Amino acid sequence: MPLLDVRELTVAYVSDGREVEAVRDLSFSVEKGESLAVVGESGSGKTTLAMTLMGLLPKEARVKRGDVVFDGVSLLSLGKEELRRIRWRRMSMIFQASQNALDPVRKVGNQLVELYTYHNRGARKEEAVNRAIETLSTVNLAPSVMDMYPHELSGGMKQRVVIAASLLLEPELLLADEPTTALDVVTQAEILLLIRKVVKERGLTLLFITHDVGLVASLCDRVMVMYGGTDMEQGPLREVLSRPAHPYTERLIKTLRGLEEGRLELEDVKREVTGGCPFLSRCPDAVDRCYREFPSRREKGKVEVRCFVRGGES
Ligand SMILES: Nc1ncnc2c1ncn2[C@@H]1O[C@H](COP(=O)(O)OP(=O)(O)OP(=O)(O)O)[C@@H](O)[C@H]1O
Repeated sequence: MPLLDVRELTVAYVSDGREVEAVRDLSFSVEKGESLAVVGESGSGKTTLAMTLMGLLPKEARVKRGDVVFDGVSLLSLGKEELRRIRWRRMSMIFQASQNALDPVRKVGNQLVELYTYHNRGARKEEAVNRAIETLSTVNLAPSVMDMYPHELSGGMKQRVVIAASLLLEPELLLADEPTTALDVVTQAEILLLIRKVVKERGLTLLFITHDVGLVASLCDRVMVMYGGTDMEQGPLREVLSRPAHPYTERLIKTLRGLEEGRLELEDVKREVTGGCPFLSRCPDAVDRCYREFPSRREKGKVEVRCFVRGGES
């Protein structure tokens, strides 16, 4: 049984009376101990997915269809209190430190101690302090950081504190949503190494969300490429990187190589579209069927791809 199983998930936002499906018919699963990269450009629904998994969707969002099953339990059927027992304790999230993940007016130590005691009712303060210091040392931070305010820390140190917070309650599943985006290249590499180390040492299951497929090559076993809120392609990371099946994945990888060689992204195919495949307006390979139908998932070797043309169905 997979540790996390997302089935045909559709999540919509309602704003100004209009409904936008940010996640659409999304299905994937993650086995215990596996690392999955979720890759997609801005607006592809990555953060909406993470917030759905954590039960932290804003009130204008609604799960329309599907299910999220964690260790055999449907998270969408749980009440607030039951969810609280899973969130942070069994499944936690590394936010971007730059996005107010830390309270600027409270010392790091107080924030970690409060997180620990909130989830371990009845725990003594001494136990919480010891656990916080121990977790800081896992992310290579000295005990003195307990007495510091977030503004006294560098960007990389702040991100380490955020990682420590996510590890504090010893979860099994770690979600990381663009954890290195606001950092310089050197610090970014340090944080990735740190995440790799803790995941390996603790045997954690990882879901690493990023817009940068190049970032995850050495970190993840599998990849899911998202576009328009849905899973366009998923499979073993090496396989997908070396032989992308979906035209969108192909473009993502070309862009990556292009950027490395100092070239710009390929021109978009401009096309007016109302239904069919989410990638239609940008797809160089589209055929008639792509205008009419939402592509179902097809197996192609070890990879699953949503494409009539590349999935061998057109
Ligand atoms: N609170 C909201 N209200 C209305 N629409 C929203 C809201 N949050 C996100 N959306 C819309 O949902 C879609 C997916 O957004 P989401 O933030 O999940 O994508 P993302 O891949 O994480 O992008 P980014 O990397 O830019 O954060 C976008 O079209 C976005 O405009």
